[in-house]
Amino acid sequence: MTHNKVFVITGPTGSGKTTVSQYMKEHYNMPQVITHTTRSPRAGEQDGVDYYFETPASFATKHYLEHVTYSGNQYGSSREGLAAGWQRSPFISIVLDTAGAVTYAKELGDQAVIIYLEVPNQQALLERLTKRGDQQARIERRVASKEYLRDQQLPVGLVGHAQVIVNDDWAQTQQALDQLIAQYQTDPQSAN
Ligand SMILES: Nc1nc2c(ncn2[C@@H]2O[C@H](COP(=O)(O)OP(=O)(O)O)[C@@H](O)[C@H]2O)c(=O)[nH]1
Ligand SMILES: Nc1ncnc2c1ncn2[C@@H]1O[C@H](COP(=O)(O)OP(=O)(O)O)[C@@H](O)[C@H]1O
Repeated sequence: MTHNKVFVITGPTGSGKTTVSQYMKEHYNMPQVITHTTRSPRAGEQDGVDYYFETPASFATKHYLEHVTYSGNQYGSSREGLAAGWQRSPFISIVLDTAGAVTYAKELGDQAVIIYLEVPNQQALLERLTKRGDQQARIERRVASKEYLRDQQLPVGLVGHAQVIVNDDWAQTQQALDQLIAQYQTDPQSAN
């Protein structure tokens, strides 16, 4: 019986997915599964750390557990990526859009612990993106994408499966994460 879990962090752009994944890495030594994308790197992003940055041609050569188009770019994750993570630790994390999270819930069942992040104040979320350094044109394009609008709401397929965390105040988010992870550390079979 395996106790391996993948914490799937999902939610709209700017909701704090990367921040949460980083927190889990730093405080709980959870390896992050690196996914593949055709989008170009943002300032400071590194190949093999933030993503495997691909061309459309190189993206097409990989085989994926699931892949999506998000705001005009392709993203995908593989079973090999999960296996490599689980070789290092029983608890790993991955950042996915909500379509990917639904696929993980279906394919992996209880092995996938889904965390849906939301920031109810839209203006605050946009300010976070500007502060993060995203170019204005990119923000506008992203916010206008149908995927962004879709990810504002927990998908029906995740209702009852996802832990919803409102990421307004970071201290509260951290507390919610600590409580969730503690459940799995004491009894990995119990939670969900
Ligand atoms: N389904 C799926 N979504 C992914 C994958 N990699 C990244 N994403 C999601 O793609 C969306 C766009 O990511 P990105 O361009 O980095 O912008 P972000 O939303 O600001 O993190 C986010 O919702 C990511 O969680 C993947 O392999 N599969
Ligand atoms: N609770 C919070 N309060 C204020 N700023 C936050 C909070 N959580 C994340 N941020 C900031 O908001 C921005 C977007 O977060 P990020 O983790 O990059 O989101 P995502 O990966 O979902 O797009 C980052 O600059 C991050 O530092």
